[in-house]
Amino acid sequence: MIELIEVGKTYETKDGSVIALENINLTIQNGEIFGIIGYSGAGKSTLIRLINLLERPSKGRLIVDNRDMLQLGERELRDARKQIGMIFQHFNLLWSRNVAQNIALPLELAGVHHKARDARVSELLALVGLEGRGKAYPSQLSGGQKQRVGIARALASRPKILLCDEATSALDPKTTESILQLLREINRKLGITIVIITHEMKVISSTCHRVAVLDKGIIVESGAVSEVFGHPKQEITREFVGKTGLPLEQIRKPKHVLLRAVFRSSTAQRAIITELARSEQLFGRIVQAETFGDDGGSIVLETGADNEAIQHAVAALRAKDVLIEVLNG
Ligand SMILES: Nc1ncnc2c1ncn2[C@@H]1O[C@H](COP(=O)(O)OP(=O)(O)OP(=O)(O)O)[C@@H](O)[C@H]1O
Repeated sequence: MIELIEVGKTYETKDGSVIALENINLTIQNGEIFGIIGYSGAGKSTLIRLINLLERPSKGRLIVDNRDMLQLGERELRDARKQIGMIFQHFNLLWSRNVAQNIALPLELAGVHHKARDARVSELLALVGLEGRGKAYPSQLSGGQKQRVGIARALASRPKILLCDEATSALDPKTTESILQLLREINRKLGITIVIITHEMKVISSTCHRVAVLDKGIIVESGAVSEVFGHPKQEITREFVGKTGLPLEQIRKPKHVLLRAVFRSSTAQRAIITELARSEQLFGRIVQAETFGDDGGSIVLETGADNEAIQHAVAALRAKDVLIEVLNG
């Protein structure tokens, strides 16, 4: 069970404080598919990133499976995070690795023996409907297939919770439905709790058991999907119902470049961040961080730096033997 108790998040920026979330109270039961819907800027990303502590709340408590996440030491937190997988809008795959190698990455960094790894990868390929595609590279796959690889990779360490951050927003309607169908199957077969954030009503209505409507950092309505959308109490919920099927999010954030770096120790992780910050003023926010094994892991950084600066920093890090890739741009 995931419990957020009076959780708030305020970002301090050079232009002042930004209140992203205010007094969130939310309980997500084991085994359910829970949706969080809201317009751009409502606080959806912040909320889902609080669940695996990619963001730390400014106030309140977070309890996951009876563990008070904000009280955990570093090692306990790493263990707790292994129970939480995450998938993303832009898939976050390593382009230089084939499908099987992408899926195996968390296992490899956790030190799982190659035979056990191969066996697990075969199981996962079958689970996500990609049998026989293990040797393909991400560039040879469709968007839907890339997201299937993302799902397989997120499930490699057998997490109990899967967080989906706008996981179908880059896909066409037919592919969206096939990925949602896969998520429903995974939830049914494996009993995994799934949390979906989206701005698309149809994602919620076809897939989620319960939903929370988020507006300007506040949950304005929540409950069973049929209840919330069948008898909407708030104007914003009525808007979502009225516009079923339409992409509501008109205003997107400016495009930023995403860089993914894989590291084998926390010292290497610090070196990567320091290098990015120091050498080229690339400093950006960490949009994803995963830990694998004791000390290894990967981070995805979002940066608004120009192309030349990015290429320069990437070359500098590669010279230091850091596995780093530009994910978009
Ligand atoms: N790292 C940050 N620093 C400062 N402000 C932030 C940061 N991240 C988010 N915000 C602000 O917090 C608010 C909520 O943002 P958040 O990204 O959580 O919303 P969202 O509903 O996911 O929207 P979107 O779909 O556009 O990402 C916004 O006002 C946003 O500008």
